[in-house]
Amino acid sequence: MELPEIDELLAGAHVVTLPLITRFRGIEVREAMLLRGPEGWTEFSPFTEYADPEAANWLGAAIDFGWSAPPPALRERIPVNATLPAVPAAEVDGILARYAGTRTVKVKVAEPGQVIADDVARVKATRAFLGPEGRIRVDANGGWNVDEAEHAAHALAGFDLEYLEQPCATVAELAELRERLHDWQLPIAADESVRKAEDPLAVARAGAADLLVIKAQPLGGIHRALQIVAEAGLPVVVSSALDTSVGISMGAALAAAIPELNYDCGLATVGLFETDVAIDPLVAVNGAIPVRRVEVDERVLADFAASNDRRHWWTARLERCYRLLSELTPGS
Ligand SMILES: O=C(O)CCC(=O)c1ccccc1C(=O)O
Ligand SMILES: [Mg+2]
Repeated sequence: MELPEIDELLAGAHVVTLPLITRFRGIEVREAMLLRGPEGWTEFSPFTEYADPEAANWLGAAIDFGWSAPPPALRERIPVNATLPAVPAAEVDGILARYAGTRTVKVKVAEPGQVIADDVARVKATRAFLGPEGRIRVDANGGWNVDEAEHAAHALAGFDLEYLEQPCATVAELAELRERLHDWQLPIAADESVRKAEDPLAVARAGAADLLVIKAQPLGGIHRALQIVAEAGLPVVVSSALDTSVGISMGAALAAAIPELNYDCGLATVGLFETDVAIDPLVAVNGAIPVRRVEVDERVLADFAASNDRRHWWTARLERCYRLLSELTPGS
């Protein structure tokens, strides 16, 4: 991909700080840089603690979506799951009520400072909310060792889980757990082992996962992610990185282009924002989101503009990531 000039990237850049309805992966506000390319709005929003080499992939994704045409869409709507943060069981109904019509819930588990009983209570409340027809998957973000994951799988066995997402941190641990759970028919999904790995295909090659979680921004964009999906040869779930509606429109375009999509996708996270940037946000309607680009609301850009300090920090970060990308892109 040829890179646009950096001045062109920065000319349309805005940084927003958006409040979340509840704490999610340790944060209460989400910062994002929005850019405007010839194809439309695009998003650069690596989490603030990520180092430049990792964040550079996210910039590659932003440029891919803003400056090149997406692949052909094979569908117009993407069925999605609700995403439930690691909240107390008493808060489950209130959060799930925001995702009307969604038959699948991803429950966050293994939160630092909590115990397995907290996870069981949260999953139990989710099953009660959904009824027997609903689908439940859990995401541990690599928080368990193999024994803890096996124990958790037993403790959660009565709730008919669809799969365990990144129960353990490493590919070797996932492989070991997969063997131990073999007779159970409880599939294992890899997320961090794809998006934070030096080689996103290593986990598939090792036979350590049954399916892959695929995210457009961390994997360097729609086109790169599609290649990874094709080479991995495993079923996939396209998910968000807690993006605004702009990043979600990138995820939806990726999901729309995947030949076989047999799981609900983790693209309903706009529901976790108190305010979103789009005039017409990409929230789930009847359990699905539409595949389309969004227009950004100028008033939200003004009302939720990041402080000058943060805007300068994001500009400097973009410049460093741009330099890294140029070194990797011959002839630019
Ligand atoms: O997949 C979903 O339901 C929502 C996305 C999600 O959980 C997420 C969002 C931001 C960062 C990490 C993760 C994750 O899947 O671990
Ligand atoms: Mg995950």
